[in-house]
Amino acid sequence: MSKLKLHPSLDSGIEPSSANFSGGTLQCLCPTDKVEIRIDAQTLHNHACGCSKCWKPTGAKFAVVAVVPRDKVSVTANAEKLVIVDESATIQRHACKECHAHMYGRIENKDHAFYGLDFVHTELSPQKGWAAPGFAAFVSSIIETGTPPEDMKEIRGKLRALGLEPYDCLSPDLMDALATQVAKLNGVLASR
Ligand SMILES: N[C@@H](CCC(=O)N[C@@H](CS)C(=O)NCC(=O)O)C(=O)O
Ligand SMILES: [Zn+2]
Ligand SMILES: [Zn+2]
Repeated sequence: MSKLKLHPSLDSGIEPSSANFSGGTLQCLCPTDKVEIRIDAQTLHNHACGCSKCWKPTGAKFAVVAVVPRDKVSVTANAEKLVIVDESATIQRHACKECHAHMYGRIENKDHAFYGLDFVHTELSPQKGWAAPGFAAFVSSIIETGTPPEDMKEIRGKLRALGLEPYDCLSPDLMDALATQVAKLNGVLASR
């Protein structure tokens, strides 16, 4: 049996989504005075992300990150502990400055295809029933943070065995959405 760990919520079997699930809370990892976020909706497009910018729990090779409309996200406790990890990034990741967990990521550029959607890690929630991950993105990027390239075949095999098709950027649907937005901004595709 391989000892390769992907992420705690993948390694022990993926929890299924619950029908009619309508949201819950996220809590940071601090033992006290936790930052708390309320999400008033089910999440969408949950996926594993291997990029170096998304927050991964200790020892994990991948992040697991979903989106939810930004108007469904509110900070309900200890907001003063939140800091933006990288102000210059497209996704402004708001993290707890003490435990470093990313609580929500927000796109402020109104021209971006994903404007209006916040990025969240539902493993930080005590509730069960959030959208299950459906694919793996930025898989080759885990090499950038130290995964030996020779492990990639096994890692892609593990992801496929979990039903998570591995992509080296986003899934085709999401890449099409990004490109469609660029085509509209360039004027080569009519805005609908
Ligand atoms: N290979 C790069 C990829 C980074 C990347 O492009 N991440 C994607 C997926 S989260 C993205 O949309 N980033 C925008 C951002 O981080 O603001 C890395 O690992 O750092
Ligand atoms: Zn914290
Ligand atoms: Zn990422």
